[in-house]
Amino acid sequence: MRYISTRGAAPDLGFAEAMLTGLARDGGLYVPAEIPQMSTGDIRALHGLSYEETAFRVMRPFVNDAFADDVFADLIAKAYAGFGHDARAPLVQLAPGHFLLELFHGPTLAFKDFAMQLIGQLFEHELSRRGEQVTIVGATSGDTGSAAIEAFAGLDSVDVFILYPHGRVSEVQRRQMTTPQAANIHALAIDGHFDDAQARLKDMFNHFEFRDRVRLAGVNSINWARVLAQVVYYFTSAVSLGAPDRAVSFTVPTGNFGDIFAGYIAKRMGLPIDRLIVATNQNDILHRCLTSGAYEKGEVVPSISPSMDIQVSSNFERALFDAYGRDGKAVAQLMDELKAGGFAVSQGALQALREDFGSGRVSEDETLATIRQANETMGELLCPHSAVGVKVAEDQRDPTTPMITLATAHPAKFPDAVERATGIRPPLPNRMADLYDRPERLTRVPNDLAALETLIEERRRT
Ligand SMILES: Cc1ncc(COP(=O)(O)O)c(C=O)c1O
Ligand SMILES: N[C@@H](CCOP(=O)(O)O)C(=O)O
Repeated sequence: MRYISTRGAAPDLGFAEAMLTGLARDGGLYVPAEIPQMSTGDIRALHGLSYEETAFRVMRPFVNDAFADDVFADLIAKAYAGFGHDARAPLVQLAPGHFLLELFHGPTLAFKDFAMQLIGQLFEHELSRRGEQVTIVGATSGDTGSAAIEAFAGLDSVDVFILYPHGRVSEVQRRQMTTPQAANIHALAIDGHFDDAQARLKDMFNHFEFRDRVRLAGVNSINWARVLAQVVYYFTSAVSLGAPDRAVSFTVPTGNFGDIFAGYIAKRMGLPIDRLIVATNQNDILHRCLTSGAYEKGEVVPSISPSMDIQVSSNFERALFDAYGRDGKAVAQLMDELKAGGFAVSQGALQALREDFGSGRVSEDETLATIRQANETMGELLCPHSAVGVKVAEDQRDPTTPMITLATAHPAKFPDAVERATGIRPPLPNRMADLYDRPERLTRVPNDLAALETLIEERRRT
């Protein structure tokens, strides 16, 4: 399997190289040159398998010979061993025909653990095999950063710098990033919002002298391996509801478009998915684009679902690449226009996008009302991101097809919003009950590329 850039002007790479490279050198994102297919027989054969066995079968064709079968199976087993639920991603029924896929049983209580725990294993194995070291820089609105820190803390082969928007993440998220004491971990609070952090990260990748000198690597969903690991739970959940003999739909709380893009890949592989619905908060660039065709940057507005306070949605570029018939030049042109504020999606591409994706937007009041109602009627405490998904799913679902809404974080990560809606302050799991007592370690940084690069060069050990 080879990986090609969405902008068509970077060398194609194998799986391991694409994973360690992060952003393509033409500024694009790596995608598989072709999508492996799973037949109905292959999908039916997933019935009764463990999460890990399904993960192996779904991901194997994308990984090819980068890892031997026994090694890959072993790394998958290690990745999910620390999850707090035997099913890893359990499905609970919310209402007749509406199910919640709980993706928050990993070590940092958000869906990011599914990919990050695995790529932590893959990076460590591959880097020690090569005798190489890398500098990981990540941009986070809260969950990617804590998951990356958990997955990479203490590893000799990596230094990790996480940029998070100062004052715009929940206290639990911040403490998950600032309390680990490992010498290879650096939490950097940037003056700005998530889009600033993500833009500076991409600037670093596009500054080749710096990138090559520090051997820059990325663990945001820029990294194809992140998206791939997230494809798996679309299969496990759909199969448990009767796929391939019954189609299902998904509603996905969306910010950077990585999670829902994983669902799109599952569909392209042959999983019978009827609708993939993007659910956004008031930072609704994706909903506006799918509705009107105009992809136009707005101001990032802080919300009670802060992990989705994103206006420039990185992985949308991967969807555009397919919608434009895999024309890298056309995508590069759109991304140039985005620098100036936005672009209009062509009619043909918009139609292609709408064939796969629906969308909805949820206000702050609706989010709070959904958390309240889910607690009162179903006894389910939702985090605000999951509530955005549940609201859109309830508004748009077709009663003849089961709907699965992705519950992307544990309610205890966002206790203020949950308490405001329900009067209940969800407790942290026992293993992190002392999170509020642990000492914090962070550095305030300006939204300035040169200053960030200098700090990273000074602090890295690798
Ligand atoms: C809790 C939570 N829900 C939803 C999202 C949206 O996921 P994605 O960026 O993959 O669209 C994120 C992060 O982006 C998140 O942290
Ligand atoms: N919500 C994310 C934003 C970064 O998304 P990623 O999937 O590209 O890593 C976060 O929690 O940081």
